Amino acid sequence: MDKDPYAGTDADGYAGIDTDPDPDPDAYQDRYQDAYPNADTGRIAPYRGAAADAPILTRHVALKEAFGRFWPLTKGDRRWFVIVFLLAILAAFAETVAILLFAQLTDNALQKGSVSAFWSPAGKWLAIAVVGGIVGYLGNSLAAWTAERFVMRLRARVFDHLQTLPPHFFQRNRRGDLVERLTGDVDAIEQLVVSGVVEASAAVFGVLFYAAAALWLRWDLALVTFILAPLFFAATRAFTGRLKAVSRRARKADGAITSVVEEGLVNVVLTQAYNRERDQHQRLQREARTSLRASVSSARLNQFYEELVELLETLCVLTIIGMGAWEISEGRMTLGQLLAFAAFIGYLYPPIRSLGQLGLTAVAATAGAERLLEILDARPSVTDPAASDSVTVPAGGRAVGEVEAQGVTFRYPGSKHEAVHDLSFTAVPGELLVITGPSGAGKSTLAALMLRFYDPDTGTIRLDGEPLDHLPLTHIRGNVTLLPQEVLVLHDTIEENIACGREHATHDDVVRAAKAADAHEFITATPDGYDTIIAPGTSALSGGQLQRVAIARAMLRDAPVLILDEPTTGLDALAAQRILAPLRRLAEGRTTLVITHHLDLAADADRILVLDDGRLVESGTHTELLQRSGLYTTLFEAQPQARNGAVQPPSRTRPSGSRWG
Ligand SMILES: Nc1ncnc2c1ncn2[C@@H]1O[C@H](COP(=O)(O)OP(=O)(O)OP(=O)(O)O)[C@@H](O)[C@H]1O
Repeated sequence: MDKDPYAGTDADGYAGIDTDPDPDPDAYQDRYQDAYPNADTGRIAPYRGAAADAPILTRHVALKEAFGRFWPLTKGDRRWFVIVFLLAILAAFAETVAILLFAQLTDNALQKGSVSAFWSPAGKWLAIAVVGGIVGYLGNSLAAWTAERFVMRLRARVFDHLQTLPPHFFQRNRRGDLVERLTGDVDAIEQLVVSGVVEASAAVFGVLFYAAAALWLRWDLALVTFILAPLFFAATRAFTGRLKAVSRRARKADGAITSVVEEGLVNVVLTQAYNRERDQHQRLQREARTSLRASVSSARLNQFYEELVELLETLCVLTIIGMGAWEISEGRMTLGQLLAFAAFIGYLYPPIRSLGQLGLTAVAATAGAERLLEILDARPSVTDPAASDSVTVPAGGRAVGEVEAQGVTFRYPGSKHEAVHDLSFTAVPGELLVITGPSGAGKSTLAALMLRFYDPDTGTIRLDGEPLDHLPLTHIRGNVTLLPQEVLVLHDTIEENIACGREHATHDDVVRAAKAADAHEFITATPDGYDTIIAPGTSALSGGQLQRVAIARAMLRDAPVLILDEPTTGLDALAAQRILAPLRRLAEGRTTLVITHHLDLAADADRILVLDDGRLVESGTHTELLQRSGLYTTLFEAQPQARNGAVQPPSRTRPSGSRWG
């Protein structure tokens, strides 16, 4: 069973965040079947990470579970909670003493008209007010600090987990919605776990003190008013369910808005080019209307609750005044006592009210908790091997680069169709394999398997003779470099975009790599040279230039195994020719797999593997395959001549001393 890498981790208060809440394999299978009603689940082993590949499933989470799952993140800060509690007790105590002093002032100074009786209680009251102010300030500052630390930790926790999830997860879940979960929902949980606990404890202490003081003043009157207290809780209960439903809708709508905005920004060029501004506007309006309806419903429910509670309060105060008037007329109570009693009861309501309100906040927060747990419960499709299976490799150790695939079969989770079927091949350092085949043949899937984004269903892929699932993921990914179809661009300088290939790369390393990738010339021609900022989607560089930046990055990375996924896709024939020389330099001495439709490098290949419908149908050199007149010949002849290797790049493009030179 795959284990979450953080499960059981003690550091930073991660311990106890249970990422394995659903240990019953049948329950898991049910959830999976819900997501993929047509899938042949008989073949899907529980806990193999399929959950990460399913669309996010909505699971209703009870308040207790939500609290229990996130409370462990407060570890390390709980001593501050205790201090906040103590300060809350002190604040409630100061308030109680102040009210008693007020009663004393009313009876001794006001009713008797005695100025001399004023000074002593007034001085004490002032001192208590100063202490109360300091205590309140310290308590609230400390509470805010602990709350923000919790938010920081929770966000990091969810973000770290997101980064372990497979590419599939991000295809199925909208990025904007995930962003919203990392921001809005994280804040909502903070309201439940930290602010909620702090406010609840302050309210509980308030209730205890004021109730005790009211009982001490007149226990019989106090009991009568307490009888009315359950009305507040009844009112809260009546609203809980409805508010939760509305909050869930609001959180979802916020996620949808962020998604539309995020997608709009990413695709802004396409939007303008296709005059789709109006459509984008309407998409946003649609989501905004849903959000508006949910927010207004939520505000209306909250307001209705507020008004109802105020009515209940008025009922209680009138009851006290009525009874107090009778008591005074009978001579059993002084005016000061009545005022103090009314004040205690008056002070009692806000904390009772805030407890009720907190109940609603907590319920609303569970909607956020549901959305975050949906991410945390998605399992990575692969994890590091268990210690017993793991092969010991030195940290940062360099592999030789021998690759072997043996009988590899793989089907994407939820798909009935095998993307790769019984595939076997080997490749050794210095060898160049071209993997080609029609669209959908399984070429990119092979790249994903080589990097262990997924594990094969059957068969094994080995690096230097060791099965990938026995090697640490960092070792695999440190030794297998992928140049994906789409160049990965960070919103940063060109220098940083190259330097991210290796830790601690110096400027000289970057320049050397850029020169080897034939990129130095155009980089220095840009206005800010290596400091020119490039951004995903709107880069100032052409496709071919970006490809050369990616090659420079890979040069710097210097991994023994190189996978080039359609390195010339999207480039015209001339631009493609321009990157062949740096690609050859990059491939030199490494185990290189070039996945491609375009057979620009075909004549260079030591071997060509031809895939069709996930199966290896032909294998051999360019010349051998052409003699067979099979699928390869068909694919080759379908290419424009400039791209099919028939027009060989002039030998000057080959580096001297190269195997291909
Ligand atoms: N994320 C996915 N989920 C389910 N099926 C997928 C997924 N990605 C690819 N497939 C399926 O797996 C098969 C192989 O896809 P793959 O992307 O590996 O093909 P390819 O040979 O690289 O295609 P192309 O040349 O068009 O890039 C296809 O049938 C495809 O529909």
